[in-house]
Amino acid sequence: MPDIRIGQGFDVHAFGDGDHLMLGGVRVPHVRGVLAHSDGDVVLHALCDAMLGALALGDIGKHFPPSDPQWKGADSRAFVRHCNRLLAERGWRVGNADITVICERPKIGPHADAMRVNIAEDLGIDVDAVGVKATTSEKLGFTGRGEGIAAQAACLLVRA
Ligand SMILES: Nc1ccn([C@@H]2O[C@H](COP(=O)(O)O)[C@@H](O)[C@H]2O)c(=O)n1
Ligand SMILES: C[C@@]1(CO)OP(=O)(O)OP(=O)(O)OC[C@H]1O
Repeated sequence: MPDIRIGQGFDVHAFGDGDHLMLGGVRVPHVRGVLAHSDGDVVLHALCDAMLGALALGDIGKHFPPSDPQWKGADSRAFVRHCNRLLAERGWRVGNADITVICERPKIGPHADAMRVNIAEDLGIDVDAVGVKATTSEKLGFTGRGEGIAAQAACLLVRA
């Protein structure tokens, strides 16, 4: 068994009615909300899939099925903490994680450090080991048309 593992994740949510988005556990004011079973936090969902994928443990929908009413409106930080426990039980921890949010609006930059703090806290790692950044898609595609928001994540696991 190698001493490092790599994982990647991707998530999308369509915009819907609402006045804020939950992103990296931060309440970001916006002219839309998202359609989702949980709080619809694409940043944390992509991160969970990266963590699970690194150990081939399936995906977020396997661990927190959208058909299960207990996850309705759920705080996605609880998903991250659960995934982190699964890694710890197997002798792994996140070495570093890097996340990219893709949307035209809202601007992510002003909120990125608060997201990094939340994620580092939930993973029990240094904030310098968590990157959160953003890009538009130059007005192309569903994000460019302002129909939704996407995030991708990568993480490296190291032996705990
Ligand atoms: N939702 C977003 C999108 C982008 N940013 C920041 O703007 C920079 C330029 O974005 P481009 O897509 O034009 O390359 C990007 O590097 C981010 O710093 C943002 O904060 N929120
Ligand atoms: C997070 C879960 C929880 O039921 O539901 P959603 O909030 O709809 O989010 P999605 O990214 O579609 O992942 C599936 C589910 O695990």
